Formats: sequence, structure tokens, C-alpha cells
Amino acid sequence: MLNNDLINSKLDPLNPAIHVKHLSKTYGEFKAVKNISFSAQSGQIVGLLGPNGAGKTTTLRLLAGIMAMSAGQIEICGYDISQHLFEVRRRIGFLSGDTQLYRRLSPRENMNYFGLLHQLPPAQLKQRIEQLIEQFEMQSFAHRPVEKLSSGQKQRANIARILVHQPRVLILDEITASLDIISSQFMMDFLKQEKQRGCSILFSTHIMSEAEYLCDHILLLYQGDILDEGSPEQLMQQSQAANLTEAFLHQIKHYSQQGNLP
Ligand SMILES: Nc1ncnc2c1ncn2[C@@H]1O[C@H](COP(=O)(O)OP(=O)(O)OP(=O)(O)O)[C@@H](O)[C@H]1O
Repeated sequence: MLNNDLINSKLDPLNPAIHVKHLSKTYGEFKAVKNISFSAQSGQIVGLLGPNGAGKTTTLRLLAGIMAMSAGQIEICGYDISQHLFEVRRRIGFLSGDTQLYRRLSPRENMNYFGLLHQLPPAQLKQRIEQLIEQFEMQSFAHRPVEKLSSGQKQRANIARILVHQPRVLILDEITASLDIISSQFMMDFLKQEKQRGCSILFSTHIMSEAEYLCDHILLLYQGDILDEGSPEQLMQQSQAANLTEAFLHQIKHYSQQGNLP
């Protein structure tokens, strides 16, 4: 078994895997994220929904520790990101549309490289890479340079790469955006499996049906603030909407009419 402490340690249910308090980010004068708070428990999938420019990517990048916050607090598995960035990075897997693999290396070589960065012992790393190749059905292309792979194959290799160190928390920014329906379904099944393993997953998407299918909890982000939150069912019930798209549009319209946009 690899990284036993990370896999087996059951998170205290009273201590969420992701805990965000009064988080803000400003770019110069512009407030991209405004004092938001939320948490995610072990085994929970939380979706970040919102129109273009709502602040989703900024929020996810702050949580992944690749951008500094302007104010607030982020804890991942009990570690404060401002004080324990290394411990946080050991526990998260972050993937966005911009994340690139080394294109001249094969998926196997990419996984090896990132595993070494995470300081996994070589024998364990080798075993883990083979596990991932099997799990993501990459046998036929694991040895080919990434630049010769299709988008779907690249995305599988990308996901496998962020799982090398068996993270407890996954932070995923629009990972199904360029995928066909089969590859998207593959990714969604994979997220469900990770949830069952006890992983906490925070992800953004513009695809409402995906959020409806996957999420235990949804944060509706608008102009850097949380407009509403709840389970997909709660959000639909509140707006008497037939689906999440309707519920989302209803909320934005409602707040605009009230003049109380964040
Ligand atoms: N580096 C930056 N400098 C200045 N403003 C930025 C920067 N990055 C993002 N912004 C602004 O912050 C706001 C939030 O951007 P962000 O990318 O977080 O939104 P998003 O919800 O992910 O949007 P999309 O769905 O289009 O990806 C936008 O108005 C954007 O223009």
C-alpha cells in the first residue's frame, strides 16, 4: 500500500477536508472573490457553478496554493495553507484546462516525473504507475509521446498524473470541457469512485447536467460572491425549477430584480 497515512487516515468528520473562511482575492482594485466561506467533507463532491468571470478559477487556484489570497483562511485536511503549503500540496491533486503534460514524454514518463517530485520511493512509484495505467485504460498509449495523443487520451494521462501521490482532495477546473460524451462519462465515473474512496472533490463546470449528476453540494458563484448554495435538489426546489439551469437563471434574475446583487 502506498502513502498509507494519506489513504487510510480517516478524516475526522467534524473537521472538513476543505475549509474556507472569509476568502478574498483582489487583482489591483478589482475584487474577483469577495469574502466567501464554505467547506467540503471527506467523500463529498462540491460543485462551483457560475457564469464567465464569476471567480471560479480564481477560487480553485487559491485553494490549490498556486496563487496568494488577499484575505481569509484556507485549511486542507486540517493544514492551514498559509503556514503549511508543503503539507497541503501533498494532499491535493489540482487539474485545470491549462495544465500541460510534458508533450515529448509519454504518460508513463510524465507520471514518473511527477511521482519523483512528490518524493515517492521508486519501487512504490513504479507499482502506482502500473495501477493508474490499468485504472485509466491507458495500456495502448502509455508509452507514446503525449503530443501524439488525442484530447481524451491526454486528459486521462493528466488525471492519472495528479493521482500519482494519492491525494485526499481533488481540485478540478473544467476538466470535461473539451471531451466527448464517452470521455466525459469516464471522468464522471472516476469522480464517483474517488468520492467512494473518501476523497473530497471541488470542481467547476459550465455543464449543469454534470453538476446535477455528481454534486452533493453546489455553490452558485456570481461576481465573486456566493449567490446561493445547497444540494441540486434544494436549489431546484427553492426556485421551483425543473433543472439546475433554470434554478441558476432564476436566482440571477431574482437577485438582479431585488437590486441586491453581491
Ligand atoms: N490575473 C488577473 N488579473 C486581473 N483580473 C483577473 C485576473 N485573473 C482573473 N481576473 C478577473 O477576475 C474575474 C474572475 O475570473 P475567473 O477566471 O476566476 O472567473 P471564472 O468564473 O473562472 O470564469 P470562466 O468561467 O470564464 O473561466 C474576471 O473578471 C477576470 O477578468
